[in-house]
Formats: sequence, C-alpha cells, structure tokens
Amino acid sequence: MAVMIPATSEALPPELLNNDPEGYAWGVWQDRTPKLIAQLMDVTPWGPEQRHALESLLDEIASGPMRPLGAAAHDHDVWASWGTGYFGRPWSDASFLWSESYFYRRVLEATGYFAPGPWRGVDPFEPLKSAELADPALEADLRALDDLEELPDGEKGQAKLLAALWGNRADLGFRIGLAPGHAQLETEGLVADQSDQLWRRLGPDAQVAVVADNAGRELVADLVLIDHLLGHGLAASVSLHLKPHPYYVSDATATDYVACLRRLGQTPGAAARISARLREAATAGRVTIGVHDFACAPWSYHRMPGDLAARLRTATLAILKGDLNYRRLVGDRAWPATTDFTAVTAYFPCPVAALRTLKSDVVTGLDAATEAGLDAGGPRWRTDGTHGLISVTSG
Ligand SMILES: O=P(O)(O)OC[C@H]1O[C@](O)(CO)[C@@H](O)[C@@H]1O
Repeated sequence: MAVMIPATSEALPPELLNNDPEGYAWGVWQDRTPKLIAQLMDVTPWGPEQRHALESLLDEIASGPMRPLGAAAHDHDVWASWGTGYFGRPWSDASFLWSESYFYRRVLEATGYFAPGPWRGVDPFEPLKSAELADPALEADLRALDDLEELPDGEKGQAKLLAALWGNRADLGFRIGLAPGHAQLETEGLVADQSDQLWRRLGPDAQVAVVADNAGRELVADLVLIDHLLGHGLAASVSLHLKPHPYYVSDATATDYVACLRRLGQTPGAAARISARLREAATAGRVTIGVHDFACAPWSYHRMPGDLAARLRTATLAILKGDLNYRRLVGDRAWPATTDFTAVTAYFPCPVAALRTLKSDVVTGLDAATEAGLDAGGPRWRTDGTHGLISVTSG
C-alpha cells in the first residue's frame, strides 16, 4: 500500500516546475544538462547509435515534446503510467523533480544500459565516479583519518558526521582530517544544525538506515561514519540504501559501494582498518545493503510503496543524504523556509535526519532571523553548495 500525499494537498505550496526563468531548474536544463551530455560523450567511446540518441535527447529537451520510453523497455509500462500528463508536452512544462528522474532514465535508454547488446550494464557515469576515487587529494584525506583517531569520541563522531555532510558538496572535497579542537570549524555554513538531536537518537540498540546519495568521496565519508556508529555503541546495525542502477550522475550503486570499500582498504592505517571492520560487519549482517526501484522513481517519498515503508518503519533513525533525498523528503515545493521540518516530514515511516548541502531552491526548518540574514546576501545561498544543514525529527 502506498503512503499517499496528504488529503490537504491542495493547501500545499506549489511544486517547483521547469518553466520559471528565475528558478534554479531553468539553469539546470539550459546549462548543466548540455554540459553533462557533452561530458558523457567525451568519456566513453560510444558508437554512432548511442551518440545520436544522446544528442536527440538534448534536442527533445530543448524543443520537442517529451516522448515515452521505447516499447521494448522493461519498465515501459511503469513509466507510461508515471508519465501520464507529461508525455507529449514540452519538458519545460514538467515538474523539476519528475523530469530530472525521467532524464536520467532516458540517458540509460540512449546508452543501451538495459538493452541487449554490448553496452548492457555499462554505467555511463562510471568514468566520472572512478576519477573521484583516483584523485590524489582523496589519499591525503584518507591518511588524515589517522589524526582523527586522536580526538575524544564525541569530537571524533561530530567530525565524521560533518565530513559525511560536506562530502555531499560536489565541488569541494570533504574535509575529514581535522586537528584536535577544530571540529567546530566545519559548522560554518550550516543554516540549521540539530546534530545534538541526531546523537541523542542513537545508542547500542539503534537500527540505523542510511539512505545514500553520491558515490566517491561522499560514500567514503558515509562509510567512515557508519563504522563509527557501529564501533562506538551508537548503532546495533546499519542498512545502507543504494540505487538499483546509475542515476543522477554519481548516485551510489552496489558496485560503487564495493569500489569505495576497496578504496578505503588501499590506504594503510585507519582507513584500511575501517574497510576491514566494515567487511566484517557485512559478513556478520550488521551492515546490510538494500536497493529498491522506488529509489529511482520520479516522486517524493510521500508515494513510497508499502514494502519500502515497512522496511524503514523498523529503523530507529533514517539518515537521508544529499539534496535530492531532501527534495524527495519534504516535497519539491516552494515551502516557506521557516516551515517546520518535523511537521513536514511527519508522514515518513521513522524519525529522520537530513544531511544535505543546499543545491536547489527548496529548504525548510530555518528560523526567520537565519533566513533574513542569508537573504540579505542574495538568493544564491540556496543553490550554490556553500551552505548545509543537519535537520532532525524533534521529540
Ligand atoms: O547529489 P545531490 O546532493 O542529491 O544533488 C543533486 C542535485 O543536483 C541537481 O541535479 C542539479 O543541480 C539538483 O537538481 C539535485 O537536487
């Protein structure tokens, strides 16, 4: 049974659409999407068929009506029903949340990810993800984990939590190496910080769900945090929710999880020990990974299917990583920034903690003075990745 959008939905603020030249979505389609397609064509030697399909997708977004998936697609019928009301109309008329998900499904159609043939199962984003794991700067960050071991437990946990948060900032690496006493520096740029409530919800019996976002540096930082929770009496078990297939460029799949564990294991010292402990925890069933098709669906979590809701209901706390998970959690709507976070996420099957770098228009849970202070510097704080938040269900 699906968790439906509340009956009061007509009272909700409007959904964010693509067609507002002042809105963030506009720039994503005008600027970022063509650059991403160019990058994808650059990093993999696709044949003429795949290149043509990628170029046609760009043309369709710019000027054509949105077309459904080809009839042979395994999920054609699912998308045909999800796309009722969208197909046949311009991309610019669609909701931002819906159309971005569909865009990533269409990229996989263009490159033949699900189709019989040589490109089946080839992740078009893999070269971008691997480059991040091979970045020499990551080696320095991983070696700095040794220094982190010197911190008192509380400070160490906070530093790892902030590293997992800032790991979501795509353009700047996460800063996991902090000298003793400097963990607080990383709170600069936080528009809301309820990390004390997050720690209060954890303990030796806690069943924690981590709903992952990006692979690479972000997932490495998430794994470091998961190891900390398991090793410091803050969680009995952790279920890590990953994407079933490539999505939103760098979203983490099970393949990426394995690559991140391997990368951690390649740096001697604390990083390699973390990798070994996580492998043991996986063997013992204390770390489990899960994928659900809904993780790549074009909807907010209000439409979460019953089996996923049942799985999350057993969690003491779900830690939702990143901007897209945040949009799906609160709903991609023009919420007043002072909207109460606990109220707006009350429908979720378990208490939640959102760890997110701000990269799109939507935000909730701010106090009026914070919002006014941020707005005084212009609107870019919402989207330029310089700010972050840790918002937690109160109570
Ligand atoms: O990786 P994250 O934090 O989910 O961010 C993805 C964000 O990037 C965009 O795809 C484009 O900026 C946003 O629409 C989206 O919310």
